[in-house]
Amino acid sequence: MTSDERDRKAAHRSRLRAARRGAPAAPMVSQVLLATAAFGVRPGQVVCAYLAVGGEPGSAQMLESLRGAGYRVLLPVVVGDAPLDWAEHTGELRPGPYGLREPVGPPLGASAVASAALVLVPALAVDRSGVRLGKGGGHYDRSLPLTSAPLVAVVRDDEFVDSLPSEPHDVRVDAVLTPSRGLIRLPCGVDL
Ligand SMILES: Nc1nc2c(c(=O)[nH]1)N(C=O)[C@@H](CNc1ccc(C(=O)N[C@@H](CCC(=O)O)C(=O)O)cc1)CN2
Ligand SMILES: Nc1ncnc2c1ncn2[C@@H]1O[C@H](COP(=O)(O)OP(=O)(O)OP(=O)(O)O)[C@@H](O)[C@H]1O
Repeated sequence: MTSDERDRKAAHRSRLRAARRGAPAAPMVSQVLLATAAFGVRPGQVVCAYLAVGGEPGSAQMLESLRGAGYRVLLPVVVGDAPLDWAEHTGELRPGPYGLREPVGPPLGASAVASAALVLVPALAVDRSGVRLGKGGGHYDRSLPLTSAPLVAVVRDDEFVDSLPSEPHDVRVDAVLTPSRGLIRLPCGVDL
C-alpha cells in the first residue's frame, strides 16, 4: 500500500533475516503433529508444507513426520510471479529458485492448495492478530486466497511478535506454531 509500510516491512525483514543467521536448528518434527491434531487432520488428507531453507524452522524430517502420520504432503513450486504450483512430496527433490529444493512429481496446479486440510506457511514473523511477514516475493499472498484450509505459520519463538506492518493483500493466518510454545490460535489476546 504506502511506501511507508513497504519500508517498514523491509526493515523488519533485514533484522529478522540477520537474527536467523547462526540460530540453532529447529526441526519441528513433533510440533507439526500438534498442528495437525489441533485442526483434526486425518490420515490420507493433504497437508501443504514447505522444505525449510535459510534458518527457517522446519526440516526434511518434519516432512517425514507428516508422511509417517499418513498425510499426503504437497510442497510449493515457484512459477515466476504467478500463484505457487504444488507437487506431492515423495522424497525426491531437485534444485529450485532461491536456494529451494522442489519436488520432482507432476505439477498439480495452483488450485491444489484448495485440496489441503491444513497449510503450513513459512514466515519471517507473525503478529498476534495473524499478520504474517514473508520473504517479500508475494508468493504465499497470491496462493493463500485459493484455499479455505486453516493456515498455520511456522516461526521461531521470538518471531511471534506484538505487531507487524500490514498491507491489504496480506492474508492473515489462523495460528502460529513455534518450537517451544507449540500451537497458538490467533488472534491472541495474551501479552507476549
Ligand atoms: N521454504 C520455503 N519455501 C518457499 C517459500 C519460503 O518462504 N520458504 N516461499 C515464500 O514465498 C516461496 C518461494 N519464495 C522464496 C523467496 C525468497 C527465498 C530466500 O530468500 N531464500 C534464501 C536465499 C537463497 C538464495 O537466493 O540463494 C534465504 O532465505 O536467505 C526463499 C523462497 C515458495 N517456497
Ligand atoms: N494477491 C496478490 N496479487 C498480486 N500481487 C500481490 C498479491 N499479494 C502480494 N502481492 C505483491 O507481492 C509483493 C510482495 O508482497 P509482500 O511484501 O506482502 O510479500 P510477503 O508476504 O513477504 O511474501 P510471501 O507471501 O511470498 O511470503 C508486493 O509487491 C505485493 O504487491
